[in-house]
Amino acid sequence: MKPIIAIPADIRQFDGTTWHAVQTQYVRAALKAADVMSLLIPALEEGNDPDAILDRVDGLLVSGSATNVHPSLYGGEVRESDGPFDPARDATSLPLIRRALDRGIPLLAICRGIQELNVALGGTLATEIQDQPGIWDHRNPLQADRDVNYAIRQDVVIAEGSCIARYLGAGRVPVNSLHRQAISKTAPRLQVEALADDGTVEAVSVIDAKGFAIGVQWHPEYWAEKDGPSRALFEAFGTAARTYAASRQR
Ligand SMILES: N[C@@H](CCC(=O)NCCCC(=O)O)C(=O)O
Repeated sequence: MKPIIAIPADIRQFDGTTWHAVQTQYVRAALKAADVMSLLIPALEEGNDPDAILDRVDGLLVSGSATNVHPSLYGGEVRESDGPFDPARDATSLPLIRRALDRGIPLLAICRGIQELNVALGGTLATEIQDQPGIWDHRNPLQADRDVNYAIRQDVVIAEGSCIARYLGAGRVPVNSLHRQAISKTAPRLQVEALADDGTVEAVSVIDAKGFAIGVQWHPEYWAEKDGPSRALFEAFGTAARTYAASRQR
C-alpha cells in the first residue's frame, strides 16, 4: 500500500475567494520520485489537530512558498515590507513539524519549509539576504518561464559525514535557488549540512532525530524526475515513509 504524506497548504486569494493551495510540483515529486501519495492539509489559524493529522500519514513534506514566516514567531522586527505573510500556514506547519519530530515521522522541509523548521525549533531568519555584503542574489528571477526560475544555477557544498551526504554524497552539488530569506541563528537541535559559497545555510538535519528529518533551502521537487540529486532526496524521503508505514502496521 502506497504511503501517504501530509503537505500543509498555503492560503491563496484568487477568483474572488480564498483557497488552500499547494503547488503541483510538490505533489508530482512525491508521487513520481518518492512514490507516495499526498494529503493536502488546510491552512488554519486554529482548528487543525496535528496529532489527528499525523496519526493518518507516513511523512510530512513542508513546501516552499513566496510568503514568509511571520517575524513575530522568532522575535524579528515586523515590517510589512518583509511580507507577504501567511499566518494560517505558519499556524499549521510549525505544530506539525514539532509533533512529527517528536513522533519520528519522516520530515522533508523545502525552502520556506527549512525556514519553518528552524523557527519551530527556536532559530531565527534573516531577510533580504541579497542586501547583505558578500551574499549573492538567491531570489526567484520571476520570469514567465518557471523552468527559468527553477533552473539549476548555484552549487551547495555538502558536509562530509552529514545526513544528507548519505543520499547526495559530500561535496559540491548543483541546485536551484528562489529565496530572499535564510537561516540566521540556527536552532539548537539543527545541524548545518550544506552551505552556499557565500555562506548561506542550504541544508540542515535534526540532531538525534528519531527518523528522516532534513531541510533544504533549494527546490529538489521541481526537477525530481530528471535531476539526480533532486530525485535521490525524494527517493530517500519515500523510503523513510515506507519504513514508517510498515512500522505503523505492526
Ligand atoms: N518566502 C521565502 C521562502 C522562499 C520559497 O519557498 N520560495 C519558493 C518560491 C515559490 C514561488 O514563488 O513559486 C523566502 O523568500 O525566503
